Amino acid sequence: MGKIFYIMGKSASGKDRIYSLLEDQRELKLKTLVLYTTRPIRDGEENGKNYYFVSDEKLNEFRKNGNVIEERSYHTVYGIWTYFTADDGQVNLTESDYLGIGTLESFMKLKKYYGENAVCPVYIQVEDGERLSRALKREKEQENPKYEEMCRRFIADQSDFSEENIQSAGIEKRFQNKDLDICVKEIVNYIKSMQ
Ligand SMILES: Nc1ncnc2c1ncn2[C@@H]1O[C@H](COP(=O)(O)OP(=O)(O)OP(=O)(O)O)[C@@H](O)[C@H]1O
Repeated sequence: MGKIFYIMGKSASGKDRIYSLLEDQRELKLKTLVLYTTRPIRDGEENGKNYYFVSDEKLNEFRKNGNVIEERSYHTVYGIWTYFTADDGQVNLTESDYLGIGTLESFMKLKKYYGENAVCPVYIQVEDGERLSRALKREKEQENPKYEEMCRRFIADQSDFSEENIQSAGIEKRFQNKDLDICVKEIVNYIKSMQ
């Protein structure tokens, strides 16, 4: 039976970078579980790669058809942004393993939907000061930096990813993203050990 390797971590912990590097590891034969979001696309992002960028109308259509596995909405300084996982026929666990990104809450909902053993957590950790520096650097490189939103997420993450929440999600293993290459190597070894 296939597994969904599910990357989680606070903002700017390196989830997107790690996801791309794992996608490049052909020997793992991972297909991607692409999330949906109603947030605007950022510079350098590609529709259908990290997310499917959709309108609120499209989200409502998925809801109406009962195809939303999990969804979370954030009241950002730019309005409400919803991120969601849809059962749109992407996942076939009799055929493949998958790579996904999400939150602790979505991880728990996916476990409920696909089965406890089908979803394996890959929790990424970075020291807070370093993570904030990376977030600021990334934001500065954007055409329209959203500093207020960056700060809101940094603060929200402290409670969303509290030690209590990490433990109650059943996450035992953590991957430190200090050196990206070393971190990816450790995750590759973990995935291989679970396949
Ligand atoms: N080990 C590392 N050393 C230095 N910079 C890194 C490292 N890993 C990632 N970065 C950089 O840190 C920034 C944040 O990484 P990334 O966008 O992948 O994080 P994320 O967890 O997906 O963030 P978000 O949840 O906010 O979208 C990026 O600019 C990325 O290139």
